[in-house]
Amino acid sequence: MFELRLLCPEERVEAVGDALEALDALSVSVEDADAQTSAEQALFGEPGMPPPKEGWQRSLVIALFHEEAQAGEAAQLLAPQDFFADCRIVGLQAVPEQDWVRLTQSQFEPVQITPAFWIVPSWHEPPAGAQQVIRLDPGLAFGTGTHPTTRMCLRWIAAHPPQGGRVLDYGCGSGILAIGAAKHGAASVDAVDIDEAAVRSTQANAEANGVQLTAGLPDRAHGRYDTVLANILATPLKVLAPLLTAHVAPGGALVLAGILARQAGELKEAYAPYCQLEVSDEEDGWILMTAKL
Ligand SMILES: C[S@@+](CC[C@H](N)C(=O)[O-])C[C@H]1O[C@@H](n2cnc3c(N)ncnc32)[C@H](O)[C@@H]1O
Repeated sequence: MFELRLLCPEERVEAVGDALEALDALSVSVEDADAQTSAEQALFGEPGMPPPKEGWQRSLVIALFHEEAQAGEAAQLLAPQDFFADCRIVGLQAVPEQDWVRLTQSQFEPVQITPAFWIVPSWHEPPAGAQQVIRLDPGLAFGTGTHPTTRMCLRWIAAHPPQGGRVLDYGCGSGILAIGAAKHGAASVDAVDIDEAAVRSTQANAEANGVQLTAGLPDRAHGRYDTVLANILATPLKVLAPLLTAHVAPGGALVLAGILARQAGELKEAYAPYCQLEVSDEEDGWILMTAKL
């Protein structure tokens, strides 16, 4: 493999990236050329949302090619283009052989929810003292336990085990909350998502964890549940207020995440006709809001 490295201003990143893909690059990635320096720029979006910009003020665009000749040709073809005006080629080099699987795996360590409750990738042994373990590998669906919103929901489940209850995980992603609820004694768990890939991922992860649940599109949710968990984002959570609260049994619990601390007021207001939401946990600027119905 060979990589072609280009330095581009933010406004050229999209055009240069499209051109590299048209020139048969196997992949194109973009990094902050000033990363790890005092000029580094933070650039991130809310989970599930696209980042607010295509690139950084000074972006390092890296294109991967099978052959050195393809990378060289791409460099020659790009250089005279108008859209390449403020860009320059900063390198063309062979990519050293790496054990990519091991490299990726090394980035995912077991995640502690409580001293007894852990999320553990399949290539790790559970830590000593782990009594409840969810085995989960990173995949396409959101929910590996590394995001604060997921961790807060799992902490809540550990502190309020849904023993013998009926649980709904609305926006299940990888199914991590549904599996966590099943492992904490729920009698039955329904997990739903608008994304079919998430539904498939939930089914596969439930099987790998030896737990029984029903996964499907949102219309699979039916009736009342003792616990309704929804880690989505503030805007859909506000729209879903009548639907989610209608699924909570009298005396049941509603647990909402995906909410930034500054959004607490608007969520309370949206849910006020149905229940009284309270902030019950906070981590890294994200909050968990819960209510008893
Ligand atoms: C932030 S992820 C949460 C995943 C997992 N429950 C967790 O806590 O890590 C949000 C999930 O909600 C799903 N989602 C977004 N809007 C939805 C909606 N209106 N109805 C159902 N699911 C939705 C997304 O497809 C995504 O899988």
